[in-house]
Amino acid sequence: MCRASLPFSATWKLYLERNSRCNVFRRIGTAGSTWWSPQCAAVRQGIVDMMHRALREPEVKSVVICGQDGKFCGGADIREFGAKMSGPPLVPMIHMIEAAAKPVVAAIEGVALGGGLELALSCHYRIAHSKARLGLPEVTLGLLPGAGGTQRLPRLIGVPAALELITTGRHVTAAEALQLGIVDEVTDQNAVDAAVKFAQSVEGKSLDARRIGTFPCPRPPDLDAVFEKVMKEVRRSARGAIAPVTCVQAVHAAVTLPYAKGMERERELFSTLFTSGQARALQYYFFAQRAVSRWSTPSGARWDTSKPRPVRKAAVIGLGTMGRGISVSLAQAGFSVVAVETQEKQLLEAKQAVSGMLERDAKRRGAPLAHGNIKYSCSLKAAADVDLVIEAVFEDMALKKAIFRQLSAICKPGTFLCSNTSALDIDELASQTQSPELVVGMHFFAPAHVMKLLEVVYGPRSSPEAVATAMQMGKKIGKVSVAVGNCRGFVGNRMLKPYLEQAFFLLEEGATPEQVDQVLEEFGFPMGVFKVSDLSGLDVGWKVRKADGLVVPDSTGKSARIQGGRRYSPLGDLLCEQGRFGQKTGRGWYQYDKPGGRVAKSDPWLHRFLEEYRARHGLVARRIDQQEVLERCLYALINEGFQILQDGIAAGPEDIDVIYVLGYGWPRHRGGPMFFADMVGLDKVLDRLERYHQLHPDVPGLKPCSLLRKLAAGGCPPIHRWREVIQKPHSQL
Ligand SMILES: CCCCCCCCCCCCC[C@H](O)CC(=O)SCCNC(=O)CCNC(=O)[C@H](O)C(C)(C)COP(=O)(O)OP(=O)(O)OC[C@H]1O[C@@H](n2cnc3c(N)ncnc32)[C@H](O)[C@@H]1OP(=O)(O)O
Repeated sequence: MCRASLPFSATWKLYLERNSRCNVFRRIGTAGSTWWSPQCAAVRQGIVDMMHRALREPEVKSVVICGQDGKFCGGADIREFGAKMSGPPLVPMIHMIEAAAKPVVAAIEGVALGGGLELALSCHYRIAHSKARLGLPEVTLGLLPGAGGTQRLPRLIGVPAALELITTGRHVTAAEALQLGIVDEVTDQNAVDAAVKFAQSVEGKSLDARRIGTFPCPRPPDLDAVFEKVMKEVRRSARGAIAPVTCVQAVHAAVTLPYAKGMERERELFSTLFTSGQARALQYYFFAQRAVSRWSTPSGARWDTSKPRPVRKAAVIGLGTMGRGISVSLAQAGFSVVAVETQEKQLLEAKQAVSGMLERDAKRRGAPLAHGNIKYSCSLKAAADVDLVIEAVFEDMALKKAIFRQLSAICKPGTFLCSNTSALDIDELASQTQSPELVVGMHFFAPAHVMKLLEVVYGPRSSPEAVATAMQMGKKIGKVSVAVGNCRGFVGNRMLKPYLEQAFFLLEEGATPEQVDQVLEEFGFPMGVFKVSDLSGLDVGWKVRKADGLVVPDSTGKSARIQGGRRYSPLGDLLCEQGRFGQKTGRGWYQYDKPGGRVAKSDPWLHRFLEEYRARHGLVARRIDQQEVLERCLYALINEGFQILQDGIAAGPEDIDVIYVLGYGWPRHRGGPMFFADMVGLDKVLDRLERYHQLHPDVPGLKPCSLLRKLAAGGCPPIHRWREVIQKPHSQL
C-alpha cells in the first residue's frame, strides 16, 4: 500500500511503504532494512494513483519521491519475475512521471539500483544522500535495465560512461554519481528534507530541459569505433555471457534510434534475456550466494541456533604466500593480528611483503593503512592471548599436528584453532589438542586477500560455536563462507580430482592439452584445466600422489596405468620427472618463454611425448569430439558433487555452486555445476555417465552416484527441491 502524506508546504512526499503483498519488502524487512520494489504491483499502483492525485490537485506544486526508512529502491523483485505480473506496468509509470507538468524530485537514500535508479531517472531532479549507492546491476542478473535505463543513462551522462556502468553493473557512490551527472545534489543531511527544499525552489520553472527522454543522445564522433572497441572488450571479458553484449546493443539503440524506437528495442532485447537460461542461472546464483550463510550440519547445528563468539585478536601461523594474504585480510577488516613465522629470514621478507600489500591496497581504495594492526613474532608463544588462530604452514600433516599440539598448550582456554588446509583431515588435527571442539578448517583460496571464497570445514567434533565463529569471521573479512564437512579435499578439491583425472585420460586416448583447454574455455572457464595446472604447479599434485603411494612403476618397469584396480594416468608424474613443473620452470603442459613466463604456447615436445607414451602403452589415439571432452570432464565433476550431497559434506547444491563459481572459475552465467546439471536435465546427465562408465568400467568416477539415480527416478525435480530428497533419504518427493 502506498500513501502520500498531506501537502507539505504544497510539496507532496510520496512515501513508498511497506506492503505485505510485496515479498521483497517483507524479506528485507525481516533482515532489518527496508526496501520496496517497483515490480511490486501494489507499490506501482500506489505511485500511479498518487501521481494522478498530485497532478490533479491545484494546491500541489511539486512532488518528492522517497523510500521508507532510509532506502530508496533496490530495483525489481526478481522472485516476482517467474510469476504472472499484475498491476500497472513499470515503463508507462515511468513515462507518466517524466511527462508530469509539476516537478518531481527523487530523494535517494540507501540504494537506487536497477529499476530503482530507472525510476529516479524518470524524475526531473535527483538529490542523493552522501552515503547512497547507485547503479544498474541488471547485467549481473543476466538482464539489462528494462525500464528505460539503457536509453536515459547515455542521454544523461554520455555513451562511454553509461556503457561502462551498464555493462559492468558497478555501483557508484553519491559523490561519483554527482561527478558523472547522475544526481543534481548530494547532501550529508536528511535527503528527503533536502529534496523537499529543492522541489520548492524549482516550483513553477520550466521542465522542458529536465525530461531525459527528450534529450538528444550525445553521439561520439567516432561512434562506430567506440562501439566496436567496447563490444570487443565486452565479448572478451564476458566469456560467453550474453547480457553484457545485449546491454551494448541496447545502448547502441539509444544513439542510433529516436527515443520511442530505442525504448521498443530495449524491450525487445530485455525479452530475449528475460527468458534465457543465463538469466535463470545468474538469478539462481544471486540467491545461492545468500543461501550459503544459512548453514547447517548433518548433526543438526544451524546458523540460527549457533552463536558465534566475538573475536578481537587473531594469530596467523606461517607467513608463506597464504599466511601473508590471510594476515592482510584480517588487518584490513580491523582485527588485531599476531603474525608468526619461526624462520627469521622468512619473517623479515613476510613483513615487507605484507606491508607492501597493505600499502598498495590502501592506495587503491583510498583507505587508511592497516599496518598498526599487525604485530610480528618468530615465536608461537605470541599467540598465547589471541581469541582465534589460523595456522597456515605447508600442507604437511606431521608439521601441522606438531603445531596444533603446541598451540593447544600455549593458547588461553577457549581459543579457536583453525587450519588453512586444502585437503587434510581436520579431525586428525583436532585429536592433537585438548579441546577438539574448538578446531575447524578455514580453507582460503590463493591469493587469500583477493579471492572471495572461504570453505569453513567442520570435523565430527567441531562445536556449533566454532563453526559459527569461523563463518562470522569469514563474513567480517569480506569472504563468502561456505560450511562443509570433513573429507579428503572437502568440496572444491574433492570434485576437482575426477575432473582432472578425465582430462588426463582424454590425453591418453588421443586429445591434446590445447584441445581440452579450448573446449573448457569455450564453456566459460577463464583457463582450461592444463593451463591452470601449469599456473599452480604440477609438482603440487605430484607430491600428494607420491605420498599416496600412487607413483610406482608396474612389473614391466613402465609407470603403472592401473592402481588398486582403477585406471590411473601417470602423465603428470612423468612430466614432473622431466622437471616440467609448469610456469615456474618455463615448461609443463605448455611451454613458456622463460621460467615464470605467463603466456602458454603449444609445445611440440609435449605432443611427441604423448605419442611415445601412447605407443609405449599400446594405446591407439582416436579423434575425440568437443562434446565428449566437455561431458567427461564436467559430468565426472558433477557426479562427485552428487556424492558429496549424498554424503552430507555439503548441505545443498547452492553450497557446491558457490564454491565452484568463486573458487574454481566456473562461469557464473552457468550457475555452478549442480545448477548446470539441472539445466541439462538429470536424466540426460545420468544417461551419459552410464554410457561413459560402460566404456570405462575401471573408472569409478564415471559410475553414476545413487543420489543422481534417485533424483532422476523421482522425475528430475528442480534444484530447489533436491534438499527434500537429500534430507529425507526415503523421500520420493
Ligand atoms: C517474456 C517477456 C517478458 C518481458 C517483460 C517486459 C517487462 C518490462 C519491464 C522490465 C522492468 C525491468 C526493471 C529493472 O530494469 C530490472 C531490475 O530492477 S532487476 C533488479 C536490480 N537490482 C539488483 O540487482 C539489486 C540486488 N540486490 C542487492 O544488491 C542487495 O540485496 C541490496 C538491495 C543492496 C540490499 O543488500 P543487503 O542489505 O546486504 O541485503 P541482502 O543482499 O542480503 O538482501 C536481503 C534479502 O533481499 C533479497 N533481495 C535483494 N534484492 C532482491 C531482488 N532484486 N529481488 C528479490 N529479492 C531480493 C535477498 O535475496 C535477501 O533475501 P534472502 O535471499 O536472504 O532470503
